[in-house]
Amino acid sequence: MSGPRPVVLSGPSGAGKSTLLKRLMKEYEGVFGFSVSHTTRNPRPGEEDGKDYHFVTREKMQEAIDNNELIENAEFSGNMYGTSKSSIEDVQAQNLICILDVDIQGVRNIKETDLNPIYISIQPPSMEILEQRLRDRKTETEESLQKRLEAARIDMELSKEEGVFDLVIINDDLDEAYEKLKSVLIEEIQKVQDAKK
Ligand SMILES: Nc1nc2c(ncn2[C@@H]2O[C@H](COP(=O)(O)OP(=O)(O)O)[C@@H](O)[C@H]2O)c(=O)[nH]1
Ligand SMILES: Nc1ncnc2c1ncn2[C@@H]1O[C@H](COP(=O)(O)OP(=O)(O)O)[C@@H](O)[C@H]1O
Repeated sequence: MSGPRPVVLSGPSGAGKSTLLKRLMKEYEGVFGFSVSHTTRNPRPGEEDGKDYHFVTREKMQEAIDNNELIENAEFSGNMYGTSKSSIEDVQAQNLICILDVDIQGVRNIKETDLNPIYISIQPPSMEILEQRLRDRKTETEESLQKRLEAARIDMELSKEEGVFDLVIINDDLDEAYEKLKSVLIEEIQKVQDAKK
């Protein structure tokens, strides 16, 4: 089926991916659909099973991997994450732009598939600001915060590599970052909106 091109958002934990994509999905209701990943991490307050993630045990995750249900999976900060084929198909069946939020390993693995998404990296202005935002978010223990910062250093290095991303957005001022994100997606957005007419 040739629907709209999916969009992969990647970048360090705390860079602002969820904030930006939630804003996008709110402004363009009925245009985007989120690919709900599987994860073994615990839900945060306010997160809903089946909406933010499918929260599963390691056993369940391994079962999904063994049954070939995932297009990619990775270990991040001590937890497993993965994208199921059905999470993407559910969105594409509705002719929506499928948004995936995956780490840099996910980006590499998705490049080996035939998904053909637009790859966008969201980056923080600096490590210091990233750390401050993660602390202010109050979702992490000191241990998981340190693991995320270590992963962020690696992500920031790898994302500089030529040709990995179609666009790198530095999320300094939120409104500016959001406008940049919108402008790169506006063609696909318009296609979906036209198809609805
Ligand atoms: N490879 C891969 N990474 C994922 C997937 N879902 C989420 N992630 C990444 O896992 C990392 C941690 O996500 P999360 O625990 O929600 O923390 P947060 O990014 O700090 O909000 C982020 O870099 C996500 O982009 C997935 O299905 N596959
Ligand atoms: N441009 C920005 N300026 C200040 N704070 C921001 C900005 N973008 C995001 N934040 C805040 O930083 C934290 C991390 O953002 P979040 O969207 O959860 O990141 P990610 O999904 O990439 O882990 C959140 O508390 C969010 O409100």
